[in-house]
Amino acid sequence: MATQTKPILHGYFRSSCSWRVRIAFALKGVEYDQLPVNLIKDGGQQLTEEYKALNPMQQVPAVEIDGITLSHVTKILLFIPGPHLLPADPKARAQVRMISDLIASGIQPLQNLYVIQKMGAEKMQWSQHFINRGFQALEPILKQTAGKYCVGDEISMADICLVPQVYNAERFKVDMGKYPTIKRLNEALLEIEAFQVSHPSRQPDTPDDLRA
Ligand SMILES: O=C(O)/C=C\C(=O)CC(=O)CC(=O)O
Repeated sequence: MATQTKPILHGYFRSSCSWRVRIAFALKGVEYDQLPVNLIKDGGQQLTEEYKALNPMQQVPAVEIDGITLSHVTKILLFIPGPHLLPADPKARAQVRMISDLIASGIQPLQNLYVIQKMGAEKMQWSQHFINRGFQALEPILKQTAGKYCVGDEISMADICLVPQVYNAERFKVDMGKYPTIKRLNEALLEIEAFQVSHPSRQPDTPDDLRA
C-alpha cells in the first residue's frame, strides 16, 4: 500500500487565496507541507519557469495533492478530503457557491498582485474601488443568507472566501463601517482556531515585522 504523501501548498503568507487553502486544511484537520513562493523577492518567484511548470497561471496557490496539482482556490477547497464545505440543502449550497464565486471571481482577481502591479501609483484607489464594488453587492446578500456565519449557522466555503477578502479590504483601507454584516461575520470567524492558525501573521514565510 503506497504511503499517502502529505499535500503540498505552494503559497504566500498574505496571499488571500493561499490563506483560504490554509483555512480549509485546518478546518478539515488535514496535515500539509508548505513550500512558500515569495511573490516579491527576485522579481517574484511565481514567474520562474520552474513554478510555471507547476501552475501555468503563475499565481499562488498551487496545491499538489493525491498525485495532481490544483490551482483555482474554490476547486482546491472542495477537493481537500474531510468535512464538506457545502451544506446539504440544495438552496443553501447554491447560496454558498454564489457568495464564494462573488468573492473569488468577482472581487479577488481585480485586486490580485498581478493586476495591482499594472495599476502602479493608483493601486490603492483601484483596489479600494473593486473591493467596495464587491462588498456593496455582498452586504445585502449576506443580510439575507447569514445566521451565525455566511449561510445559516454552519461554516462553509463562503466563510473561507470572506475572511481573507476582509483582511485585504483592511490592507487597502476600505471603510468596513459601511458593511456591518460582513464585519460581524468576519469577527465571529476570526474567533475560530482554524482561521487563527492559518492567519498571514503565523506562517513559515511571514516576515518578522508582520509576525504575530
Ligand atoms: O503585497 C504583497 O505582499 C504581495 C502580494 C499579495 O499580498 C497578494 C495580494 O495582494 C492579492 C490577494 O491576496 O488577493
